[in-house]
Amino acid sequence: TGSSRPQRMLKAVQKNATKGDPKSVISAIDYYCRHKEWAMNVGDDKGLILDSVLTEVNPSTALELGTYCGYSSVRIARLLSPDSKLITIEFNPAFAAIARQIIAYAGLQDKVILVEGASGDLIPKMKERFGIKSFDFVFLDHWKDRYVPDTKLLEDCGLLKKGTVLLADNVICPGAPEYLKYVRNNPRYESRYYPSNLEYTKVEDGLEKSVFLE
Ligand SMILES: O=C(NCc1cccc(CNc2ccc3[nH]ncc3c2)c1)c1cc(-c2ccc(F)cc2)cc(O)c1O
Ligand SMILES: [Mg+2]
Repeated sequence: TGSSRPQRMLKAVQKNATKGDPKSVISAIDYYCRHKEWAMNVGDDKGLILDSVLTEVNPSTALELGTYCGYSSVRIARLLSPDSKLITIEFNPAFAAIARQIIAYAGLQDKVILVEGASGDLIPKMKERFGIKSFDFVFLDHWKDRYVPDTKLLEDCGLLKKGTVLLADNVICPGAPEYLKYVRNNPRYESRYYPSNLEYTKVEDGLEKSVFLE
């Protein structure tokens, strides 16, 4: 049978990017997805917002829900200080297999811990498995109907601390209306919407940044 979209994305990285150069991996994926074949990476436009929030937070421990092919893992990990870590959770084994290779091609495998499984199962195990006390930064980019239950789970597991920043992709397209209601009407969060567009298109989308206050 033929190749998959993630496999073709990996080939484009191996062909057009320089090994060990995260910037060239990001550019190769953006070029491929803009000119050859769309894919659900956070992309270059929303990626600039992700970069600026990350630079502001400078997290020691970051969590990503929804690795896909590792594009945002590379964007996040390239900006982490030495000794800082990104834990990224991916449910789909085929996506995880490609993501590992793209993260390794960028030379960032020592900063990224990719865990296969469902967020709902893995979040309660974060403390015991990875010695995480709390996260400084969380990027939500997995199934949109999991944003609210997983945010509540992070709260209940004591994995959020005063100042933890949650950044959620796709709050307009495909949309996460319950999540917006949850964080915007909640005294424990200070939320702000960053307008942008759906990756590689002119369709409106954006990121919601929510700071945990308690
Ligand atoms: O739906 C989206 N992404 C999530 C997603 C989607 C599929 C599979 C997975 C499997 N990975 C997975 C699942 C559950 C999980 N639990 N814990 C980890 C974990 C990991 C994840 C998405 C869609 C569009 C989009 C599509 C079409 C369109 F027209 C406009 C926009 C744009 C995006 O930027 C998107 O992010
Ligand atoms: Mg997304």
